[in-house]
Amino acid sequence: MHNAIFHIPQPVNEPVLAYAPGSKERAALEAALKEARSKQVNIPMYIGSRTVETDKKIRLSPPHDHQHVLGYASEGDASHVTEAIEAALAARGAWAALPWSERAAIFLKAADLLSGPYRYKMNAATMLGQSKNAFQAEIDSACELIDFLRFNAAFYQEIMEEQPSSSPGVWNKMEYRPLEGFVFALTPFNFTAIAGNLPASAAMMGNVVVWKPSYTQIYSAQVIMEVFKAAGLPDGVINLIYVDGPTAGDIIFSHPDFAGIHFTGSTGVFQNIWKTIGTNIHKYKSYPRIVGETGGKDFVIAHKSADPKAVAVALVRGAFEFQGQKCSAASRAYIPASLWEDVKKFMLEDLATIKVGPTEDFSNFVNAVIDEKAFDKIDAYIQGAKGAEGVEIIAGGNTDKSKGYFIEPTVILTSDPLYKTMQEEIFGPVLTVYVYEDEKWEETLKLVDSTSPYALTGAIFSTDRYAINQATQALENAAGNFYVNDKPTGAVVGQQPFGGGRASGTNDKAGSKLNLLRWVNARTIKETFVSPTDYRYPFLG
Ligand SMILES: NC(=O)c1ccc[n+]([C@@H]2O[C@H](COP(=O)([O-])OP(=O)(O)OC[C@H]3O[C@@H](n4cnc5c(N)ncnc54)[C@H](O)[C@@H]3O)[C@@H](O)[C@H]2O)c1
Ligand SMILES: N[C@@H](CCC=O)C(=O)O
Repeated sequence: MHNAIFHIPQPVNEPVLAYAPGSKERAALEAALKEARSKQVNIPMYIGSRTVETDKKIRLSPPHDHQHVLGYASEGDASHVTEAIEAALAARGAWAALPWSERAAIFLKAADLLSGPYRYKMNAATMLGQSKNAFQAEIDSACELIDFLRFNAAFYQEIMEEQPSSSPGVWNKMEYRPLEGFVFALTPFNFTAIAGNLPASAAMMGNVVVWKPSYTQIYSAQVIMEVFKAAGLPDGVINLIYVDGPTAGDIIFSHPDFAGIHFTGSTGVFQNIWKTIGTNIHKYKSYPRIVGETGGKDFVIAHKSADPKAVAVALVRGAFEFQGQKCSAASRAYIPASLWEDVKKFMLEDLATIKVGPTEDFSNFVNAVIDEKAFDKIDAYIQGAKGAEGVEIIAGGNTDKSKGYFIEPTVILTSDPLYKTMQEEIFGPVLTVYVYEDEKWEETLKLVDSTSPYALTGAIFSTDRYAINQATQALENAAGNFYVNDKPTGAVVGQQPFGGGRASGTNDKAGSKLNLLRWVNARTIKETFVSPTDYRYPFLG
């Protein structure tokens, strides 16, 4: 019972720490890395009030040093999926009945724990487990996750305040109940913040969750769970299991209480999940909410009026930060012939200064790709480009997986705008450039719009306002996040709500009210103060 209407503290974006040599934060992060390196952790699953260990172990290693062992996680099987669903459903009553502001308080506390005492442990886990450099870890596992938690709490309040109007004699109310059942959070390897946000956002809205992260993100997922527990998240609200995807899917998508999926990952996996849910639709008590943010083939198009240096920097950062393993990464570029020599020169100059190596050496801008499967897939695209007609590798092209999964930032130049690396998501440090004739600007806009099935992010560079406006209109449906004179990566919670259309997902905009609305099931309540006592219309006398 609350005897007042509470307000969530006004969120502001978490400041990004710089980790400059000699800074306090640099020393703290280096100490956390050393500590993590010095031991092997044993990571259990979390099911209800239990931490569950099994004999089957998943080995966890830094992608940039795959012989080193950071620890082992216990792998579960079908029985653990069933137990996690049961634990979630058992926790549902008390969790859904807790006042919304109490639930929000838990996640606000988690944000403060991440901002303070857990920041370096969290970032070190992301640097080691996913091979993100200090800056990329800071903007992801510290700032973005903190922002998701704080901004979502504020959006929750806005939702609760949205109430219908009432005629005289009547009071209409809207109640935002959690979904009836449990939510499945199925999360990707590449963003610790996304892995934390997908279960947390649904849970904050009163839902109970079964969370299955990618195996290559388990090392930082464990720290997220530690933070949620330290913040007071009750047992059974989020159940964290390490089970292979199809095994988990078989049980979850056949369960009558399956109420929704919060997914981020590849398009193929999401489309299969959608099909399975469709096939099983008669089995569920309610229509499950399907929220999925998936792949991208993100573009940068420069107009002849663009600043070539700005274009080159956007390409280098947009394509190669975190080894191009961002759904938003610039992976196809369209440059006018009159600018190409300058853009190329600036890009090659920058690339010549980029160092590739482990994350513990802070001077490495590019680190390792996530695992051997990813390495082999990206390498195949690069080797394929080496012999292809009309295609030339103008930077990088070398790969080495002997110690870590290292791939040089690679730039492919093609005369075929439909060459496969212009169309397919590679998810690695590979950028393909197509140079167009300046006068073919309008045709090129059409090409950008129609080349790939995805529509996640895209950027236009120009100093000509007519051209900017023209591109913004022509590419209206080509990107859910559209950038003018900026790289297509690095969306900030509360500033650029994130998500794409077409094959890139349901565009429910992570870190916004739109997303949270998918996790509530509204009930309208009408109360009439003085009930009618006569059925007749006035003219019936
Ligand atoms: N649009 C976005 O906001 C966004 C953000 C991050 C990543 N992504 C996309 O995610 C992909 C990279 O992440 P990933 O490699 O972890 O994706 P993925 O699709 O391989 O895996 C995502 C999750 O699904 C699980 N999974 C895989 N196959 C499954 C199956 N058959 N049944 C059930 N579960 C299954 C995985 O174990 C993991 O937990 C890229 O395509 C990237 O574009 C999109
Ligand atoms: N939101 C991130 C991308 C997340 C996908 O991997 C960005 O805007 O760069």
